[in-house]
Amino acid sequence: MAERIDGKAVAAEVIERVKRAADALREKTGTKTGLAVVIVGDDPASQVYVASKGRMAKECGFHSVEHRLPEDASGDELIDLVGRLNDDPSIHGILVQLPLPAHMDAGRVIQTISPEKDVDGFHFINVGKLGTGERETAFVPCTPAGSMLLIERTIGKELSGKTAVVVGRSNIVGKPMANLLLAANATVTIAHSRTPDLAAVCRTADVLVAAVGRPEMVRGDWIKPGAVVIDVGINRIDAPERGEGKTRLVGDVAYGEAEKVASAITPVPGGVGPMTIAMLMANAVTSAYRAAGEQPPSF
Ligand SMILES: Nc1nc2c(c(=O)[nH]1)N[C@@H](CN(C=O)c1ccc(C(=O)N[C@@H](CCC(=O)O)C(=O)O)cc1)CN2
Repeated sequence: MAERIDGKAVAAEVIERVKRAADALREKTGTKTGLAVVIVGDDPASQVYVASKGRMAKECGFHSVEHRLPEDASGDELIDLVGRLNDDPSIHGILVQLPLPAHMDAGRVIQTISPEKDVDGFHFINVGKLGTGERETAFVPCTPAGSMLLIERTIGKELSGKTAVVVGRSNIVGKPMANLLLAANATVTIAHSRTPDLAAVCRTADVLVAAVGRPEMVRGDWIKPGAVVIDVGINRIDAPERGEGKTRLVGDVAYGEAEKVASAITPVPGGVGPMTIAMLMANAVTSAYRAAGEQPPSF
């Protein structure tokens, strides 16, 4: 049976390091890390994630602020708010929770966040820095950064000679994940819904990252024996076996089948998800260190 990679435990370790880093910075320079989270509308899952971010920021000793805009707010209102947060010296990290309502252009909004405060790592400047290996001053998107940390904890930092397949080509997960694996010297393939014989491509992977957003799409016989499997998917599906109207979370990988073939695998929930929030806190305190002209610790 595969090792179950415990994202909750690793995230808790990262959070402890963030707290110590935030305390040390405050003691040395008087800088209190400031994180602003902006949410537009009433998406229930987003409400939960934003609440956890606020809670975690407070737990880390940050100055934590949350801005809520109504579902029918205009893109310009949101951009004005981002502008004020860009200019606020008590704020080191700004995050606009996604998805935004359909009438807003998320891409346009993200590009108005100052790259130095873009703790999601979604701004073109940070995307470009990651792509060109300029990591010192970049922010790496939180889910890929957290996934990479789980891979490092499982098989080490050096992936020379290993093949990695990322299923999914989103700007938020698939593409940055591929860049991080490449930087670790893996031989990387990005596969997606139009890849012919996706199962065969997945079977070549020593490290398989599933980020497609389709419940349990990756089956046990898609996995190379001994592979490390990172499941980024968080899909809520009906669970009539738990009672009428009940649901449960599953990943993009059929866990019960995959754990019989892989050497290690992240569960859903409790795998990559908690790492996303932990790496956000790490990015926020990193931003505060940079703003104070101090060398940030590595997480
Ligand atoms: N601006 C951003 N928006 C979104 C991001 C992001 O990184 N930046 N990622 C996701 C949502 N997300 C954080 O925002 C997120 C998703 C899931 C989890 C998590 O811990 N999941 C738990 C299960 C939670 C549950 O019970 O529903 C787990 O996997 O164990 C954290 C953060 C989209 N938007």
